[in-house]
Amino acid sequence: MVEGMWPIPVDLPFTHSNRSLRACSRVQDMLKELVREKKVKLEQHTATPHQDLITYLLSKHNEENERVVTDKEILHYITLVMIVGHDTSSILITFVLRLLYKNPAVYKAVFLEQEEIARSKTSGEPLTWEDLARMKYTWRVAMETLRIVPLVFGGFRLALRDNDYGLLGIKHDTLDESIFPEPSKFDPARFEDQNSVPSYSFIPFGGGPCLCPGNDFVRIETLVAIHYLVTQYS
Ligand code: HEM
Repeated sequence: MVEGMWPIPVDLPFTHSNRSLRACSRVQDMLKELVREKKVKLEQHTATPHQDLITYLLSKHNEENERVVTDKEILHYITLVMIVGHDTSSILITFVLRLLYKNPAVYKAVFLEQEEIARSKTSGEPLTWEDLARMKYTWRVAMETLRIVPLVFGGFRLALRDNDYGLLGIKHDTLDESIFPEPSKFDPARFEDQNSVPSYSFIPFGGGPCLCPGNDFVRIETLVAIHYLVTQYS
């Protein structure tokens, strides 16, 4: 399904688009059934509105007691979350590992930071929020990885007001030398001082009202994964 997101949308047999459309229709059928099951459970009061995303969206009502989010919108939203919730963080973690392998000095600094945290825990004790807050260098490594390898390399927006362009295009270049000296160098230290990066010149998670809602979750996933990978494997 994901393979067909970027090719030219021509529905011809044996093309990415064609395979993608068929896969998409199978996924939509599965999701429709899932939404139907959740609706029944909600009506029978065997589910609570906050137990999962679909049930939450189904249970949103306005003052006239009408559903706020339609079934079609729920299907689109869940499909979106399934793709952006998985492929993004798994790719980020993969590239962090690749860049650590290629930059032994950075790997050593990450290892020392994570080792210190691991030493402060008893065997099997889980990581806490405080531990994650201490992983500052590791998060800079993740940020630098997102600068070198922007995962979400574009987005589409329709201009709200009439202007010269029907489609709004805003360029932001993570390899701009005036903002990131020696841009091709992998250097997590450039994120030590957040003020050195002008606002909106590096927006891996977007910004404004459409800011990626998964960005805090990505931070947790990435830091926890890197912690266990560098402390338990060499
Ligand atoms: C490294 C990982 C990730 C990156 C770099 C990333 C980046 C982005 C970007 C750039 C946008 C568009 C923001 C905009 O339109 O201005 C976005 C939207 C979104 N992201 Fe993420 N994301 C990541 C992981 C996740 C995860 C793990 C989830 C869910 C668990 C998620 C859920 C979403 C959703 C639902 C939207 C659409 C928000 C909307 O249109 O209002 N993302 N993300």
